[in-house]
Amino acid sequence: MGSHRNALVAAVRQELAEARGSARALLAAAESARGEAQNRRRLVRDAYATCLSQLTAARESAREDVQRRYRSEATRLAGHLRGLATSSATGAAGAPWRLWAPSEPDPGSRPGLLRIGAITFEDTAALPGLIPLLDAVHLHVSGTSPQVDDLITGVLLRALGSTRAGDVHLTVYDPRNLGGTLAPFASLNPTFVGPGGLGSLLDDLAEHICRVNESLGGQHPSLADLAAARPGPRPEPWRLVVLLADRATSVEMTAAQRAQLDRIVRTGVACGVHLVVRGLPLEDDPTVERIVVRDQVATCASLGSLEIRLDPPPPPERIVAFCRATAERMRAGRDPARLADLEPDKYWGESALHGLVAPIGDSTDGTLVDVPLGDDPPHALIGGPSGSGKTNLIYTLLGSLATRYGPEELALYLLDFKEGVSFARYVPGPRDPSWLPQVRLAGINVNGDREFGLALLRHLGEELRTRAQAAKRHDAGKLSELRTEDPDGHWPRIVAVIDEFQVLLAGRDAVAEEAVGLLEDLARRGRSQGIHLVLASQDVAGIQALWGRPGLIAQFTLRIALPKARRILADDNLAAAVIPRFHAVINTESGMSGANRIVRLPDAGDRTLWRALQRRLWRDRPPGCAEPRLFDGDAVPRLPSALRPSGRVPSATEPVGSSPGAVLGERIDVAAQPARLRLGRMPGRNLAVLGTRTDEACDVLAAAALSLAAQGPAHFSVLCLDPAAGLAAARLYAELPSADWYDVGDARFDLAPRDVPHYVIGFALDAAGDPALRKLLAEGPEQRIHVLGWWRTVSRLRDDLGGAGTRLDAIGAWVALDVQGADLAPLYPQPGGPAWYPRTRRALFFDRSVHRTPEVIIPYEVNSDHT
Ligand SMILES: Nc1ncnc2c1ncn2[C@@H]1O[C@H](COP(=O)(O)OP(=O)(O)OP(=O)(O)O)[C@@H](O)[C@H]1O
Repeated sequence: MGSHRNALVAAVRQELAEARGSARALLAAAESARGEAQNRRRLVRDAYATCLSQLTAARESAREDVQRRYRSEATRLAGHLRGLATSSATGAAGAPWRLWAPSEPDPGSRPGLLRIGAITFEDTAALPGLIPLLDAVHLHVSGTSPQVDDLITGVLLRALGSTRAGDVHLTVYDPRNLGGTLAPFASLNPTFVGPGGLGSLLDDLAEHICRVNESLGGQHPSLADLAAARPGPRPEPWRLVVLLADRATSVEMTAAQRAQLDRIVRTGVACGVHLVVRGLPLEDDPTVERIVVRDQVATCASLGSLEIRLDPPPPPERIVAFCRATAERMRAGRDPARLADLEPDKYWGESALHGLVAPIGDSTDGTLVDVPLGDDPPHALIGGPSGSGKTNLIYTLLGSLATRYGPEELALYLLDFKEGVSFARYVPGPRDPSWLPQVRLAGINVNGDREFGLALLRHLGEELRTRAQAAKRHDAGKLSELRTEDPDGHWPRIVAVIDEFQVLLAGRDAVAEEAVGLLEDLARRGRSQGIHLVLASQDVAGIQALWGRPGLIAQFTLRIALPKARRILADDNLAAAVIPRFHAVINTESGMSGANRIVRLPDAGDRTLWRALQRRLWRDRPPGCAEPRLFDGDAVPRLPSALRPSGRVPSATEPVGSSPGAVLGERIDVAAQPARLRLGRMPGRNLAVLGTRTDEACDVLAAAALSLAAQGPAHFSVLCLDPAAGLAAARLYAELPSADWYDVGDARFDLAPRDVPHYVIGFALDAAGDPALRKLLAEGPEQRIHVLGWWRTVSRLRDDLGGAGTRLDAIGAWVALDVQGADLAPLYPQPGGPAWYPRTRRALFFDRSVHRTPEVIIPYEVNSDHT
């Protein structure tokens, strides 16, 4: 029993031990699993923490990046906006009050925006707060007063100050203060409408809108388009109507008035009528801009939720001063058009096929006044006393023509007989290389050189002949037909302007006679060949002289008379006597009364403005457009280097032309050619330079000798018998390739012939007193020995040739300096000698074998020490 119990106990013990053992094993396994789980949890927690911190860092950097990009984008956009805003509200439309001044709008530009304050957006610099008005919207302003009235005051001043005087007409309806709210504008004389006047004001405005609409005739979408399309002042001023309504206005407004107001809102802007309203509701319309003011801040419909911090109102004294000055200018009349107002929309866009048309100013109603040149009228006569503005008028006409017609269409020849350089601006100068591309020739300081006027007329005469021949070939009657028949030809219209033309015609000499003949021919036939003359004069007697030639004056059907001009218009036409300063009468019917147009002339004198325009035209010149020829009567031409011996000395074996030409000076002609004396192997082929002006005599001899030396092998004997000519003679001797030198001690004239031409260059030959000289002069040329000598007087030359009564046949050519015409009689085929009044740096050249009448030349400067 006992053992059974024991065995039972042992078995239980055994089982218990086993159970304990497996429980322990289970516990150990559970504990290890727990340790492992704890480990894993720690790892996950660590990884999570790492992830979290990485995410935070990434989010932080992304946020910073976004912020940085946002800030730079916002700054860039704000800069952009500021630029746009600044260009949309320039000058008086946008300047801060302390810098404010009225500003003139650019011609043809449309009104911009007006500044009322500033927009501060985040931390970018403030942007100007701008609103539209003229040609854009009506304004409806509501909110706290007096800020609303201050805002309206500022807007009005900006609108008035950024338009031309007279372009905005102001109407004020202010029943409560009887106009006092806008009192500083009083001197502009706005239309003040009192209490009870609203109905008739609205009726007037509606009627005005109807009238403008009718006058537009449906051709233009709006008055704004019409104004922008035309240069010059607006056809109709803007009507700016300020309605400062009080409570009674709204209450008392009738249904008809309400309807009228609504109509004005809908149709006003297109017709230049703008309402600026406070205290009265306006119906919704795309042309109504609503501004709500709260203290110093405004919001307006076009800017959404952006707030504008309002500018303070403009100081009243500034408004008063501006309005006074503007009223003063309006009393003086509209400003005349400026030179820039005459410019076309597009340079060189016009064809001269049927003629030239160019505005030269405006009339008092602001319309531009044209000057036509073509088949009718073909030529113009301009007159006015000194200082009346002829030069200015010519500048204006040329500027207006030159911007419309390119060099293919127009060629200009300009000559000014006044003392002065008025046409110098059109040719290259030391400070400005540009020239007006249409100018072919300009003459300045030509008052002493009527011959140059003659040369110009001769040149135009040639052109006339060329055109007439071409027209004949193409069976064309006039320029337009020639151009159509010969589309590849270069046939621009030619306009020749001659200021103070009467100088050319003064005197009863050969120059005047030939000039009048040429003028008559050009005036008569130039019409059909596209050659147009514009003659200007201050001199009544000169113009009178033209009237003595009815055939000539009758062609000048276009007359332009400046104030106090006489004899330009018909005798019974007194318009020129009554027009004010800087005005002109344009008359295309030979000055008949009844055909006058009065024009106000712009000021065209500003050189800087002109230069800027000319440079633009010059840069656009077509390839191959040649520089104009400038004739400056005050300039002394230099002997061209091609006429001097240079480099290789011609050898004796080289052929010499049968009659080499000695160059004596520059001819007064359009091409500036050298005047040559042919020295052939014939009796009399010698030259006498006559007069006491040593420098010029030396220059003539030196130019002759050097140019001969440049042409081929030749030998020279340089004789200097007057120390005053010593330096010039020595320089010549040094430059000549083959020469002997003689002076007072050893001068000799018994020269043997050589195998090359031999030129005896004699300075002060009258001092020689050697009978051998007479023989040399008589017999030398046939042996190719020619004397080119300087005698100080004609009588001394005559003594050298045999005394009084001797024929001077040995002197076939002469150049006279300061010798009176009568003294030249012995050397001249016609009795009494040539008409010659000596003048500095001019010489009279006569070559018996080629000239019928002598020719004026300009002695070249050979060495430049004395200028
Ligand atoms: N339309 C104008 N507006 C403003 N100033 C002008 C106008 N026309 C001329 N003037 C000025 O008047 C002055 C005289 O003008 P201009 O030299 O053109 O006269 P002119 O008749 O050619 O005189 P003169 O024959 O004595 O040379 C100049 O100072 C010029 O600038």
